[in-house]
Amino acid sequence: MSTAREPLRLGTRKSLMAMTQSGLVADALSQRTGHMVELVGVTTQGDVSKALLAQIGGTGVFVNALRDRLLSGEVDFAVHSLKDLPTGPAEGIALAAIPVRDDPRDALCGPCKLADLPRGARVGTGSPRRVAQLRALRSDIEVVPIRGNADTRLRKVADGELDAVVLAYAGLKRIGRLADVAEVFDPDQMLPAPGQGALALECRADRADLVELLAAVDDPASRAAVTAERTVLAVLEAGCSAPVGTYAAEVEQKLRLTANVVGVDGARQIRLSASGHPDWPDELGRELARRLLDQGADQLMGELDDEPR
Ligand SMILES: NCc1[nH]cc(CCC(=O)O)c1CC(=O)O
Repeated sequence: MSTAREPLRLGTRKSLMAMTQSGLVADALSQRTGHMVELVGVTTQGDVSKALLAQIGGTGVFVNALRDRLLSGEVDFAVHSLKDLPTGPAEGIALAAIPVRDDPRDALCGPCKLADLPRGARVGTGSPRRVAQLRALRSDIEVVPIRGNADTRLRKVADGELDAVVLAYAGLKRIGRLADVAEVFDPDQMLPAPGQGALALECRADRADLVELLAAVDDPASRAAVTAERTVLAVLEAGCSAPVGTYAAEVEQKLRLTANVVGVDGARQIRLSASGHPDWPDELGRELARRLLDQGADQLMGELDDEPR
C-alpha cells in the first residue's frame, strides 16, 4: 500500500510522446490527490522491434509490458494512449480513469494543405484507416506505408523522401511539433481512430484503493465518448489497424456518434451517425455497429484481408 509519503509509481513507455503525456497525468493527479508520482520507464515489444509490430499486427504490443509490470506490482498504475489499447477486457486489470480527451483529429504535416499538394504527391501513413480516407479525398496521391515514431515520420518530409505525412494532432502537440501541421482534418473529411487523443490509466483490479484514487482524473464525458467509439470497433471485431473511423461527442446533452468503414481504394464507404443517452454509450456503439454490418461493413473490411499489409 502506498502512503502519502511514498510516491505512486507510474509505468510509462519511454518515447517523448509517452513521457510527456505521462508527466501531464502525474501532475494532474498530484494536484488533485496530493500524492507524489514517480515515472518508471518501461520498454515494450513495440518499441524494440518494428518488424515484430508488422508481423503481429500491432494490437497490444505497446500495452502488454506495462500490464505485466502492474500485475507483478513493480508499478502502481500505467498510462497508455487509449487508441493503442485492445478493445477486449484484460484479466486482473482495471481501466481506472480516462482523463479529459485532447483533440481527437488527424493532421497533415507538410508544405501545404492536401488539396494544394501536386498531382501524384507522396503521402506517408501506416494506418489502413488513414490510407482509405486519404484516397477518398484525393484519388491521385500515392500513399506510402511508413512506420516509426512521429519524429522519424516527420523527418521523411524534411528530407524530401515524402511530400507529407498524416499523424494524430494530439500526439504532435505532446511532442511540440504543431508548427509542422499544415491542415487539421475535420471529422467530416477524416474520421479519427476510436479513442484517438484520449489517455487511459490502468491499475490492478484488486487494488480498490488505487481504483478510487485514480478516479480523481477521470472525465465522464470523455469516457462516454470513447466507450461508444471503442464499442463500434469491438463489435466490428476490427483491430487497431482496421479501416474504421469514429467520432463521438456530447451535443446538447446527447451523445452523438459517427462511424465509417472505408474500402481500401477509398472509392466506397459506409458512414452512419446516431445519437443516444450519454449514460449508455455501449448501447449506442453496438447499435451503430449493427447498422454498419447490415449495410455491408464486413464485406468492405474483408476485402482488406487480400491486400498486403
Ligand atoms: N499508434 C501510435 C499512436 N498512438 C497514439 C498516437 C497519437 C496520440 C493519441 O491518439 O492519443 C499515436 C501516433 C499517431 O497516430 O500519430
